Amino acid sequence: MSCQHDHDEDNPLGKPDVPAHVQDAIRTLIEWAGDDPAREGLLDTPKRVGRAWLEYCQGYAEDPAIHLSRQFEEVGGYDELVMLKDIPFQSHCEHHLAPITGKAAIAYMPRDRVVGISKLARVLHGYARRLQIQERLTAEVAKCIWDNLEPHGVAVVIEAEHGCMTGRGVRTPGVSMITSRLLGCFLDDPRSRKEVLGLMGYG
Ligand SMILES: Nc1nc2c(ncn2[C@@H]2O[C@H](COP(=O)(O)OP(=O)(O)OP(=O)(O)O)[C@@H](O)[C@H]2O)c(=O)[nH]1
Ligand SMILES: [Zn+2]
Repeated sequence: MSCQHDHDEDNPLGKPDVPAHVQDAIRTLIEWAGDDPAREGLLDTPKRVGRAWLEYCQGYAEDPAIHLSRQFEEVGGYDELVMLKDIPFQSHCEHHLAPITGKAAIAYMPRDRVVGISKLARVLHGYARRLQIQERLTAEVAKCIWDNLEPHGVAVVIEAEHGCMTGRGVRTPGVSMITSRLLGCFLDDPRSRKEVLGLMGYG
């Protein structure tokens, strides 16, 4: 398929280029779905879709561990758990490329170092902006914090709705999938586990 429909060649906003073969692939998909990629409203769609997928999959361009490299050793004697909850995120499932939309709760029990709290959300997005299954996303976020902060414990719980279950297939909206990964004290010590899950709202 040719690329004769390049309309925004001036690209005044400096948006990323979408290579011809990527645009061709998107035109093929549009055609296969039953529409005409040459009709007016779809002319720029291959470029938009290419750029949208660059954004959805931005995580491939980064190592999320980088967000945990700035650590603070002075924690003023604070030795209780630290948690960020209700962090909204979007990912895409590796089976259907459909959106996974949900929220995460991330907690850790510091040993002697903490990170800026926004960094936990950055780690989540770094792994979410890839093609994922929810189980792996949950495990990757937990492992990244465990490996880089070496805390006493890490707990990650993710609750999400899968577009591949709502807009297609079984077509069952309103269903959430819940996954968890508990490491260290949150796995081994029943009291810590109860506390963290309770604070997350799963007690
Ligand atoms: N465990 C897990 N399954 C997922 C996730 N995202 C999507 N799935 C499931 O992956 C499965 C893929 O099953 P297949 O039978 O290969 O694909 P399919 O024919 O499109 O399946 P249906 O969705 O049931 O129509 C489906 O059951 C999806 O619901 C995820 O993050 N974790
Ligand atoms: Zn899916």
